[in-house]
Amino acid sequence: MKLIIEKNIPFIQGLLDGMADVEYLAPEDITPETMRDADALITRTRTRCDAALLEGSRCRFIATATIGTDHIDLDYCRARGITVANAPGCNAPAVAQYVFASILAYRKAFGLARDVSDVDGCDSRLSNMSLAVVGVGNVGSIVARWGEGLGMRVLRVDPLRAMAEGPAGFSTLADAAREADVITFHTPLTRDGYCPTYHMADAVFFNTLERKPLVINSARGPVVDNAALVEAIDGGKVRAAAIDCWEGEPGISPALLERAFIATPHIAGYSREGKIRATSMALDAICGFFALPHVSPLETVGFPVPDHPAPHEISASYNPLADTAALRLNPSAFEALRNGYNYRPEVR
Ligand SMILES: NC(=O)c1ccc[n+]([C@@H]2O[C@H](COP(=O)([O-])OP(=O)(O)OC[C@H]3O[C@@H](n4cnc5c(N)ncnc54)[C@H](O)[C@@H]3O)[C@@H](O)[C@H]2O)c1
Ligand SMILES: O=C(O)[C@H](O)[C@H](O)COP(=O)(O)O
Repeated sequence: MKLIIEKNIPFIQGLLDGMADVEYLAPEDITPETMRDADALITRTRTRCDAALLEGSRCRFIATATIGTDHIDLDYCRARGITVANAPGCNAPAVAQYVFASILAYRKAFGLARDVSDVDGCDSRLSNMSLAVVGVGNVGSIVARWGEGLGMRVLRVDPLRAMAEGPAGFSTLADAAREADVITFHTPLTRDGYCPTYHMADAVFFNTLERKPLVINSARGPVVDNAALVEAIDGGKVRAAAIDCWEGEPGISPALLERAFIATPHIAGYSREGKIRATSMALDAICGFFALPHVSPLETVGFPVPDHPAPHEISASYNPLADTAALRLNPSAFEALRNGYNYRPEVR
């Protein structure tokens, strides 16, 4: 069996080498030619897995060591009998850490702490703020729980869940626009079906904002219309933006980079634990599919998610302004900053 593994996936080197003919390739080397005689691929978000890559390949199985699957043409894979596995929830606690570290940094920088003793944003709850969580799945559920634990008024916006579970407990995007001080996106990127998310935050949405919120996008770049966000910041509808996922990344908008309060190179999920879980889930999936002896990363981690870590623990665990400074200094190093990232520990 020939297996291609994207070479920037950590904690996987060598583990499958005795069981398959393994090639570790950079994303740009995962091509129709290298895939032609491959039976399986373990990938990240940087390889588009579609007909252009897979037509004529004998690939039967793809594992992506990521939560997102928008880089994979799932319909095509289904039609071709290619099984796809992802890593649900693997790095969700890291994204929650990113979101709250961003909110705390914003609150401090914009003078929104409640009183003088609170100016470092570290010793008080966030009970003077309302938080809209758009997309309440693996990531959004943790974000909503931590928000409530920190005293915020939380609006859960998830029309798909509201349709399946009933509207009680859910708000609408219009409610969020009216009432939220912070709006954070945690949806997949979808272009069709019920409530597609492509450009769900567009000029029309930004014009309805009433509370000059902080807008956070750590979901997928095109969920937010980046040009419209620049205009909304310039026009005073949005007070600040924290952007981890960008339209067109790695070739990101210089205008948005200049204006974003926090600007990071798609590393919200880059915790050490998240990467170990992602690799572990990909290994479980491929070993299960091909009935190989089970292997795991040398280091293992569980899934402990604190109920609501204290603000000072969150701020001490991660400083998004340091990642922002690095990206601003060298925006063309977007991909290099990701590939060389020093995976941070999750907050406990
Ligand atoms: N920046 C990063 O490093 C990073 C890390 C992890 C995940 N992500 C991304 O974050 C997003 C969320 O991940 P997840 O694991 O929570 O996904 P998930 O599938 O568990 O949850 C997504 C939720 O979004 C909801 N949703 C779908 N369309 C919606 C709409 N129009 N409006 C509101 N809600 C909608 C779904 O019903 C679901 O509950 C994904 O896009 C994922 O790729 C980014
Ligand atoms: O979908 C995900 O899990 C995240 O966006 C993830 O952090 C992306 O990981 P990468 O493709 O860079 O390994």
